[in-house]
Amino acid sequence: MAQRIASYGDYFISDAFGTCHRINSATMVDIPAVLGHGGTGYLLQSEISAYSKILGGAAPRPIVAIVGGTKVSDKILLLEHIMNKIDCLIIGGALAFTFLKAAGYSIGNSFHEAGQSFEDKYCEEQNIDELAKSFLLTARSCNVEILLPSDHVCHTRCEPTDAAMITKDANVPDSYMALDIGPHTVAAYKKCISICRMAIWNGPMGVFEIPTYSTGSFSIAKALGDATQARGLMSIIAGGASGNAARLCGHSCRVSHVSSGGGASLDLLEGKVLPGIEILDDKVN
Ligand SMILES: Nc1ncnc2c1ncn2[C@@H]1O[C@H](COP(=O)(O)OP(=O)(O)OP(=O)(O)O)[C@@H](O)[C@H]1O
Ligand SMILES: O=C(O)[C@H](O)COP(=O)(O)O
Repeated sequence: MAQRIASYGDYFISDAFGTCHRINSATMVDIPAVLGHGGTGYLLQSEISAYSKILGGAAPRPIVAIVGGTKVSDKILLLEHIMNKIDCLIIGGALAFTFLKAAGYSIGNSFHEAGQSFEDKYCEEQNIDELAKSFLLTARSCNVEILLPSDHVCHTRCEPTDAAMITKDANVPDSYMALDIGPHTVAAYKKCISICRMAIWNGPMGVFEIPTYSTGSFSIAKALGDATQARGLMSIIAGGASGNAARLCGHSCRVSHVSSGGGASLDLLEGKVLPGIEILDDKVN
């Protein structure tokens, strides 16, 4: 396919930082390989120069990674690799339900990938439940503190309501779906952020596009903005949806960097060279 697409042009300019970590990408890696060259676009240049500043020196500890959103199988593999680079891991959004299920909680009709199998980037068959369980054990052995939601904002359908239900613990009742983190969870997550010196956030805490379920994500964005302004927290908001959530509530301009790529940023934090950048010949430093 790369051969065919490459035949339509003479130059390749890459501007998709968000997919630069994808190793099997025909667009990001194979087209410049076929053409024998590749250049960086403006967005990619600004991401590379922001990250060279942020990750150029020793990262200040403690570091918290805050992850949410929906891409469970994607994120779980990336997170395993940064275990020895972080001190705390805050999990929210739909991602939390695969882990809560693995830990024995009831999750009602919440979005999750539990019970599913998928192929990882090396084309090996992985079972998400096993992966979630072993992930929690790995975190414990690396002394990474894991924070999972202790309450949720729920409804029977993913739609606006004035009557959302807040659970009293981490269990989600049958026929309900959890659509945002609850108030106790927000307080615990803010407390964790308040003791860290670096924070990277990828993936919203709830369905922030619907105002009823936006409080969790907006509170995280505010906590990151406040800590950055007040005491110089090194803060990164990474990923299209998380960036949009921070922009919607007005805190995106108060953090150190808003990046267009969530997975790509986690890979950079791990210290990896991203395949979609490595293949280019005019990378900026
Ligand atoms: N509890 C939940 N149930 C269902 N969907 C959720 C839940 N929490 C978050 N989401 C959804 O997750 C989506 C974003 O997930 P994703 O993993 O794509 O985030 P991202 O990495 O920041 O975004 P992008 O892929 O755009 O870079 C949002 O549209 C949000 O509505
Ligand atoms: O590769 C992808 O799935 C997206 O374009 C980037 O998504 P992420 O920000 O969730 O990694």
